[in-house]
Amino acid sequence: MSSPDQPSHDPDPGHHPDPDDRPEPFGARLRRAMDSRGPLCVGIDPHASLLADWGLNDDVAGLERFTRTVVDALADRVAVLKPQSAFFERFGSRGMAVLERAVADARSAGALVLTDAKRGDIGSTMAAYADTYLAKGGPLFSDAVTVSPYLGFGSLRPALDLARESGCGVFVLALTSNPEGAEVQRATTPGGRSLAQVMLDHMARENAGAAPLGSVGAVVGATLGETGADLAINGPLLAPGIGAQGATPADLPGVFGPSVSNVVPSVSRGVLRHGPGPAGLRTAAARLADEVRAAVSPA
Ligand SMILES: O=C(O)c1cc(=O)[nH]c(=O)n1[C@@H]1O[C@H](COP(=O)(O)O)[C@@H](O)[C@H]1O
Repeated sequence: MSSPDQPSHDPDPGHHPDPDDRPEPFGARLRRAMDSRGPLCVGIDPHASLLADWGLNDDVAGLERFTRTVVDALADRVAVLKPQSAFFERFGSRGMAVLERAVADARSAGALVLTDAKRGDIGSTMAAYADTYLAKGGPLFSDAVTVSPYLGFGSLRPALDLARESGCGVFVLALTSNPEGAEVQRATTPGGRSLAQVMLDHMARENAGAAPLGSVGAVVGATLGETGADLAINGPLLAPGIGAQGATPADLPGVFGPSVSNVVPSVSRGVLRHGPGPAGLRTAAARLADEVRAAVSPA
């Protein structure tokens, strides 16, 4: 098994052609990348404060330089890169052009790209979002995208269907890492289940029968402690909140219990603050990957 301190021996673990010419499902591609590169996701979140720390201006040129540095340093070794769309949208169309390029370059370098856009709208509008991120040839065609189910899980149907057709994944917010999320996500439905559990149960149905891993993931914060939720959705569990939000890899078993083997811990500032040198970024990612491995490996 290689780790983020070395390039993966497989130059392109995420993108193997299927002999039948059908796209290989995202869940299978992700499992392979997790096995060969370790399960870490590094977020590309070009905060204005990070641009300043890196000696860059808070402008499109600074954004471009920051993003290219992260992609060049890490796309050949971490399983997943997660650009946060908000930090690119902030710069308008020129920022979005930087994001488009980063998504394409990171995918060519072998990382799976999860574009963090947290889209959620009525189904007919959702279909347009799906075209953006999940249609082959779409401007931000990514391996996966984050979505919010809180307009009703069924509103996500156009994204779920297009993702399946394109061999892509969809990561659905379930229990978010921020403290404010609980008032919505932990509210109980008339059936007595939490709203988050209702969403997780939908995800489990989407992933039923998939092997080795379904392509519909849940987002569950690493900051939450024991959730009380049933996280056995047969899909990946994206766990943001490690680093700047206070969680550590050692928290993962307590949050995820027996589902910890499906966890993709996600870290943005906790890695990015070790730039601008590529070596610092790589060392930080490698150290985190080691800590994750130690925390989630069976004793
Ligand atoms: O979907 C996400 O990635 C996400 C979900 C969540 O519950 N909490 C959360 O922090 N995130 C994102 O994960 C990143 C966290 O960044 P750091 O706190 O710097 O590691 C940000 O881009 C957030 O938008």
